[in-house]
Amino acid sequence: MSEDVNITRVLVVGGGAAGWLSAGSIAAKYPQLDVTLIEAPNIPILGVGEGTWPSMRQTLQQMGIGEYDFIRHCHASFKQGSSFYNWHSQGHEYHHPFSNPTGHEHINLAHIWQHEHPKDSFDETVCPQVKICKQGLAPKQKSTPEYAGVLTYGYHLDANKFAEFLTQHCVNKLGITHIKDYVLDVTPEPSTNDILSLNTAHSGKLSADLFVDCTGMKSRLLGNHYQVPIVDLSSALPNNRALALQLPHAELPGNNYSAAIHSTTKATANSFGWCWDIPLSTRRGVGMVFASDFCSQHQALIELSKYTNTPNLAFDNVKQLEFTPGYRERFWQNNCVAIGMSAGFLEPLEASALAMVELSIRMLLDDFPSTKRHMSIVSQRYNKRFTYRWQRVSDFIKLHYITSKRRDSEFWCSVSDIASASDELQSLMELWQYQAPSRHDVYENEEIFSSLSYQYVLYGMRHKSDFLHSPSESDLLAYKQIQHQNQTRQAALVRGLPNNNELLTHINMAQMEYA
Ligand SMILES: Cc1cc2nc3c(=O)[nH]c(=O)nc-3n(C[C@H](O)[C@H](O)[C@H](O)COP(=O)(O)OP(=O)(O)OC[C@H]3O[C@@H](n4cnc5c(N)ncnc54)[C@H](O)[C@@H]3O)c2cc1C
Repeated sequence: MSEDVNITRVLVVGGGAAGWLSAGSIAAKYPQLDVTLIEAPNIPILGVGEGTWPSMRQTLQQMGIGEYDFIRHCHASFKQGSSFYNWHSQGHEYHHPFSNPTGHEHINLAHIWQHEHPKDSFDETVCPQVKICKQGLAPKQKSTPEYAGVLTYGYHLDANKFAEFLTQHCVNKLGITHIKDYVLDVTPEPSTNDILSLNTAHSGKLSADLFVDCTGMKSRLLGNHYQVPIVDLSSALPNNRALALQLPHAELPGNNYSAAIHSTTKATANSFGWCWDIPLSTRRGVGMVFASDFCSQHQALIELSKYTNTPNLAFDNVKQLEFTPGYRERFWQNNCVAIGMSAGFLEPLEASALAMVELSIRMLLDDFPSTKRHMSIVSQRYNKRFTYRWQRVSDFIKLHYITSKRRDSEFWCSVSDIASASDELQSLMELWQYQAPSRHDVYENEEIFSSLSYQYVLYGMRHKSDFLHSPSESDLLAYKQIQHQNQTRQAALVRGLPNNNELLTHINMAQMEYA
């Protein structure tokens, strides 16, 4: 047996959100490790990706970051879920709040909702958070401690400011060595094919025991050096282009700075794709996602200009992005693990990319290999788990399309075709003809989208399940009690929660008093 090597040096390549979150989380949990991050000064970070999940609260807290510091520096606002417009058909809307439906542990809410209130929206009937968002209220009070919430929330943030903020924290507070240089190529260890060192433009050879590839879509180590191919999901999810734009609040119709900053990411479908709309405390991030097979760049610009009510919008005003929808066949090869865009990317609907980064980091931290031999076991588990997770993300995004009744363009006719969904999703759709999505449909305890998320989308998109029997009397009674609790809670929340703007102003003003 060859001599084993302890893992003591970690080299993260890439200084986008994935790189800094990985480096910072490793350094915070394992201060005994020597953590270095190298990023190319001439390759900018992606600079989009502005909606997070609630998990980001735990990630930041574990890195020792103060919530209000983060909110102030990253111009962040609160995100309480996603809102979908025109997805089922023009004029239709539904919501996927972060909070679970009240009482879902006790009864099958979807069944009773369909029996009792088929005309009311599912999300508003089962979850008080939707009304809170509609009323422009924050998910917590001024006195609620940092990272705690009255309701579940994540963030909207400025991606460039986030990377700058994480850099400062990781270097100054966590002692991470930061090198600005370009990785030219890789020196492998001939007998094992592990990476021995990276050759850089100006800093010579950098060696380590574990390499974390966070080089974005370039996937410099996993894709380029190890040649691990992408599992291309274009046939199910053809969107592969985006145009992104930043706008002051006042430039969007019906909004000005004093109006409430809404606390959901808005996703609005049009004939050629969909537009995202993310409000920060200082501006909006807006963009159009589309498929090059069905929509030209020019048409996408027209759609974005219509959405933003900006008649003279030109290519000079927008960032043009291209991606291949898919994930790598393996994520961890030898002593190199890819996290972030280098591991894969699917269109930003439901904002799963940073959540996948966080899940990757969590598994890396929990299973952190102590030696090279240990690494080969850990990497196999990691690859299996993340292949499953990417498949689930893909199915969940696809659900938004196959439940749509839009047929107003070639794009919608193609993307809504159930035949283009995975076998797994097609079987689930069969099951959901007669029953609601349930915990039996998902296999992991840390499932990326729970069956409750599936319910929000499925019934938000007006799906009808032909349940085989009527709800029992006892379930109907329990449901009435839950409804009553919901109404009481909602009234209390409306009375007790501040306006979103008011809370953000309070947090941002606190800095000025402090300065
Ligand atoms: C249109 C769009 C919208 C999105 N919206 C969301 C969203 O709402 N929510 C969400 O969670 N995610 C979203 N994402 C994804 C999100 O943007 C990314 O997950 C996030 O930015 C992390 O990117 P990254 O760090 O992997 O890569 P990048 O930001 O691209 O960083 C790559 C880094 O690698 C470095 N690098 C590259 N090559 C080398 C080299 N040879 N040597 C040294 N360094 C190198 C670069 O300098 C850079 O620092 C979106 C993505 C797109 C395309």
